[in-house]
Amino acid sequence: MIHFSVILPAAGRSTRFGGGELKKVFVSLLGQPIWLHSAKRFAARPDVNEVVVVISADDEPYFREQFAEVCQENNIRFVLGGETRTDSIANGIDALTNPGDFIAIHDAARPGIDDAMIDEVFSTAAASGAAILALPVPGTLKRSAADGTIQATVPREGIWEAQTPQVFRRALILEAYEKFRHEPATDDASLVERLGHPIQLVKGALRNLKITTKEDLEVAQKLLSPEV
Ligand SMILES: Nc1ccn([C@@H]2O[C@H](COP(=O)(O)OP(=O)(O)OP(=O)(O)O)[C@@H](O)[C@H]2O)c(=O)n1
Ligand SMILES: C[C@](O)(CO)[C@H](O)COP(=O)(O)O
Repeated sequence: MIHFSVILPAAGRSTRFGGGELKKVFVSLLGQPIWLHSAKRFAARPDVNEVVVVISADDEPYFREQFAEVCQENNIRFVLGGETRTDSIANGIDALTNPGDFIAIHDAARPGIDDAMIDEVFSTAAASGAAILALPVPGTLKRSAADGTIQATVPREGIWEAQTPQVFRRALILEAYEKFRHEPATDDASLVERLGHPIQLVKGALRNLKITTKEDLEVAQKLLSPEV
């Protein structure tokens, strides 16, 4: 069996989510904290041999108090993150003790991932070396001018919005982070692209949305509620 190590970046500041003492990844959704939805799902898979969640140092006391038991029960470890998402994931990679053939990186702020999507992106990565979930952009795209008016309409053919998991052969992601971890990037595929290795796009789903704002939380509650 091919094994996957999973890194869950959860060390962001939740700025766009707005105030409140809790970071968004610890806010409850359908009865459990947002981060636990995906963490438990990955940890339960026989092809996942390691799950590392990356938290901010500020959150460590809270995390230890609230989640030590569930982490032990589910064999989830945590490590401290960094200033940028890339720093956090680099710390997650460094913390792997039993790295699998592939490394999967999934935003802890995406609770709606399901096993069908994981199966698809894992198998595609296993066949090609690199794959990410993404959604073709459905609407019409506009580029704005400095004064807020429309500068141009951007053709949407071939335009996708990246999601996660982003899954890479271990040597590939290690090389990308070794070479480019200090360059700005908002996702991991951006770093691997710089190596020139092809990355397969695998269609994700609306339910795999990233919880960025409080409105996203309301949408997720509707999208992810069990069918009545
Ligand atoms: N330094 C960082 C920044 C982000 N993340 C994680 O990367 C995922 C996607 O980031 P985003 O949605 O932007 O989260 P925040 O950075 O918290 O959001 P904001 O930009 O609104 O502060 C989240 O699970 C977030 O916790 C991280 O681990 N370390
Ligand atoms: C990785 C990602 O979720 C793909 O869309 C996105 O780039 C994360 O960006 P953020 O600014 O850290 O939310």
